[in-house]
Amino acid sequence: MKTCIDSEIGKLEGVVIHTPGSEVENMTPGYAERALYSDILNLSIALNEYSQLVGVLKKITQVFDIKKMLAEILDNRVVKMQLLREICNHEGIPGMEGALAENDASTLAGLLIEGVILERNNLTNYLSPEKFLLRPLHNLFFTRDSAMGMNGKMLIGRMANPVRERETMIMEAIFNNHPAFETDTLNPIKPIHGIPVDAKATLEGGDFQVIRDNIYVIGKGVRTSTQGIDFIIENIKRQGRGTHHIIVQELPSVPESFIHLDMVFTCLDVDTCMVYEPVVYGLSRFKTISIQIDNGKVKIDEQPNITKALKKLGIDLKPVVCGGNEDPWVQEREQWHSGANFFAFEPGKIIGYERNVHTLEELNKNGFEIFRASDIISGKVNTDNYRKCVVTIAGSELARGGGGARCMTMPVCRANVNW
Ligand SMILES: NC(=O)NCCC[C@H](N)C(=O)O
Repeated sequence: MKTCIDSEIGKLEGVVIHTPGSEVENMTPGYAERALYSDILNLSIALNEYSQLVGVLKKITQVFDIKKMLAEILDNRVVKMQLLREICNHEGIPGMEGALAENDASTLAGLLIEGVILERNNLTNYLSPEKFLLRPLHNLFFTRDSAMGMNGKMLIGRMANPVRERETMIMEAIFNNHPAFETDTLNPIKPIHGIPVDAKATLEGGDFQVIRDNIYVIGKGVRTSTQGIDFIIENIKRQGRGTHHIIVQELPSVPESFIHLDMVFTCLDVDTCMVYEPVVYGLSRFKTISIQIDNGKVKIDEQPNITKALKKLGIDLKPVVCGGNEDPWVQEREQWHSGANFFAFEPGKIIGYERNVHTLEELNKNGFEIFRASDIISGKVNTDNYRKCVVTIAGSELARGGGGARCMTMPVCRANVNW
């Protein structure tokens, strides 16, 4: 499949997911914060909820599974040794690649995701407070963040936290080597010759949205830095073709539910978006900056907010308010549990958590029919028969990991949108 992401809403043709495994339970409460969770999770409940998401995705598109694809590329010895060397050097255990390589491909894929226990075979290891030599990838099921489709390329993330860095190495290896994909990767740690990258450059997929082929909205906050966005600008400048626009939305640094742009703003349809009102329109004034790149020349100015900035570019989105218009407490409660984090699988057809009832009611008032995942999976409801709908999945446990439906999906190809 050729990767092709020119919008947030075009009909989904392929999506990358990861079914949570033991890595989500491999932590104690004391480690939850370092693992970037708001709480410790129960895997069996999380899996039950997750099966609703995957069940729906399988009904509507081609689904690619990271663990399976990783095992497949690890069957190639050159790819295996290259990836292991990169991981071991990066994680401060150079020389361990030989021992790890002795595992068969599928066991090794499991170890790289679920973690490798530290053997207490010398004094340093015996006294170490760490349980793992290679730590589990607790957040891999949030596939959105470690790589992102940018038109015909896959942009590899540069994670703000070390606990997620191995995810980017795995994704780059998959996109570069798995026969299922035809793409070019763009990686801030391996920039194209001549493109400067600041050491402070960070970039995560939750902050990155392709609105139209030449319009991007990017969140700038605790996960994506100005230097990370400058890397994107430099790459666009280098392409030198036509005019591109980047709208940058500053995000609050606390609480952790504002980590990414997609926790406060997601696109739902050609004319509708979901917003967490206090951050996107509130008086607190988190800046919205518009950047125009025109044949290599960069022009920057400030805009009142994302939707006004998009309107100037010919995209007129009506905001639906997360939590509804009535009560700021309700808005805050639902935003906390990913109430603004919707994943569009077609224009006007979206997936989100069923727990955020006020947000769903607001969507319903705006013409979205509401269906349970189970009705889609069983075939009782066919979304083709509706112009606008929201498919709801359970999310009591998954939401504690800190994300919703958009965070758990990495689209690799979408059809063109009829704007
Ligand atoms: N796009 C997203 O907002 N992803 C959610 C990531 C949650 C994960 N626990 C993290 O903090 O990175």
